[in-house]
Amino acid sequence: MEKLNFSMISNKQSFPEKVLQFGEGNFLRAFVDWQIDVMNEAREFNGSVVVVQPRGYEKIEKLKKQDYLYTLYLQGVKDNRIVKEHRIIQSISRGINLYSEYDLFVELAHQEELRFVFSNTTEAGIIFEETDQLADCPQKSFPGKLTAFLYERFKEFKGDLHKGLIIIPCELIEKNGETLKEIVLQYADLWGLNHAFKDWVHRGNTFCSSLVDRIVTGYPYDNIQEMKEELGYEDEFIVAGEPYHLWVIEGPDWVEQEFPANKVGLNTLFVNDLTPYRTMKVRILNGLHTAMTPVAFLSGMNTVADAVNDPLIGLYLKELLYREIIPSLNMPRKKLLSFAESVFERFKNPFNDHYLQSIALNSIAKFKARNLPTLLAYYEQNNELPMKLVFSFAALIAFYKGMREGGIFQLEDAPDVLQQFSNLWRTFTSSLVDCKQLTANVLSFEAWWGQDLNKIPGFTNAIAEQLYLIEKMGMGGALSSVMAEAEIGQKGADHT
Ligand SMILES: NC(=O)c1ccc[n+]([C@@H]2O[C@H](COP(=O)([O-])OP(=O)(O)OC[C@H]3O[C@@H](n4cnc5c(N)ncnc54)[C@H](O)[C@@H]3O)[C@@H](O)[C@H]2O)c1
Ligand SMILES: O=P(O)(O)OC[C@@H](O)[C@@H](O)[C@H](O)[C@H](O)CO
Repeated sequence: MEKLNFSMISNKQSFPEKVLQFGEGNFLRAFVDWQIDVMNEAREFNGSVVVVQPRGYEKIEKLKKQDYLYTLYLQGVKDNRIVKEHRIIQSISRGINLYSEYDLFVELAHQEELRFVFSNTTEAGIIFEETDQLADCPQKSFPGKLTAFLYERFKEFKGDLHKGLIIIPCELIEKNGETLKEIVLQYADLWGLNHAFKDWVHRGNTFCSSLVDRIVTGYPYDNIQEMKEELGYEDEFIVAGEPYHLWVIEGPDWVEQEFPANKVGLNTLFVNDLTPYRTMKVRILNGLHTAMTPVAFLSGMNTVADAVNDPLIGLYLKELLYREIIPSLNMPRKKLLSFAESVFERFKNPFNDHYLQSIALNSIAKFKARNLPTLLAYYEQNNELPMKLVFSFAALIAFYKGMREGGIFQLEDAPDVLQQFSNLWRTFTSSLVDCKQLTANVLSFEAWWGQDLNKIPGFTNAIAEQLYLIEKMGMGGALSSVMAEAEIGQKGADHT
């Protein structure tokens, strides 16, 4: 079968290069480059994307072999209808290998038409690496590379404010735009760049924080044969995802005119403050993902759809969502309920093989960002612990044993996290005393949680007891028992 290439395209499009993109990953290709492709088709953006790889260069070189084209395959259920659609995305004009073609990167900084920078370098990418130097070509960190690029542009156009860029990071960290800008200015100081450059960064460039939402499952390993036959060509870069998408961009109103995604029906919102959108999405969608992962995976399930369709786990997740997560959010209830409902629909997407093990990556940091705020807010409001979330925390500790029925599995997290858990589980004997000791140790790691969680009254014992149940009865038995207790408690509460 022939590899996807430009000769196969009937509606060939070619536009000036308006975008520099840091990242060639699945998410950006299924989201930003797709949006640009849709706008280009409608002649509303008329710009193409130049991609650089934040680390390494292999993928860029491979993408070049298929003329930077790839297929986006969207599948899901929308308004009770099955949606299955695919399109060849042709918005990427080229990639630059920063290790062998740095001169092309510099040339791009000099290109008049360039207007946007987009990025997704994971939660680990927006960092200050103090060993990065201006002369490095390329610098190690993404913000270092961006600063060097901006400095080239500043010099070329002699500080012309009209040649500044609109910079929109997609990384799932709070205030991604502001943080990126701060680090750029930090590099300017480290490298002794003049005041005029910093002034140009401030006044000529616009850093917009943004929040992205689309479940992208990446290369469809499970049904690639079927897809290839349907498409009729080879494509190493097919990316699969759901039809749902939301992009909330925080910035001045005029950005919308330059990035007119709304005009072509895309769900891209331009707002003054994205905090409420972020809180809702992270606590509900990402919070449920992270909470369900250890519970469902240790029950023998592999995907998000398996988990939500399981009667017991599905009920557990609904209880967690409607009784603990939603009540702890201080936002209009109607909005929360409508988002919650859509999230459940999305999780049930029968075409989305969203693997729990991929969500499990860096679960400790994810629990802190996604679920700890719910736990603390709930406790503050009710002076009692949210027991479904407590159960998930206990399951998380059990998960870091790295074993489920059927054998051991690979844990992926920071070296320190893996080391600590390995030490803790090595001497564990399954007694309640050991469960308490292990839990107290885990809760005491302030570097993980930002505080000593043992100080929350009753928390250590509550988790230890659930962990003991999981150890004794297995995940399924422990969950049944916790759900039965909750039902009794709820009936009691309903009768009072
Ligand atoms: N897949 C989804 O459903 C989805 C949805 C929204 C947001 N995200 C976010 O996207 C990220 C994963 O992206 P993906 O799904 O495209 O995965 P991917 O593995 O295809 O791409 C990851 C990208 O990040 C870069 N990268 C990785 N570690 C880096 C580091 N330390 N510094 C700089 N760059 C680094 C890689 O070079 C690559 O470009 C996650 O942080 C996730 O939270 C994913
Ligand atoms: O991509 P991660 O590993 O940070 O998190 C896993 C999922 O929770 C996440 O990718 C969601 O699917 C996504 O945030 C939906 O927009």
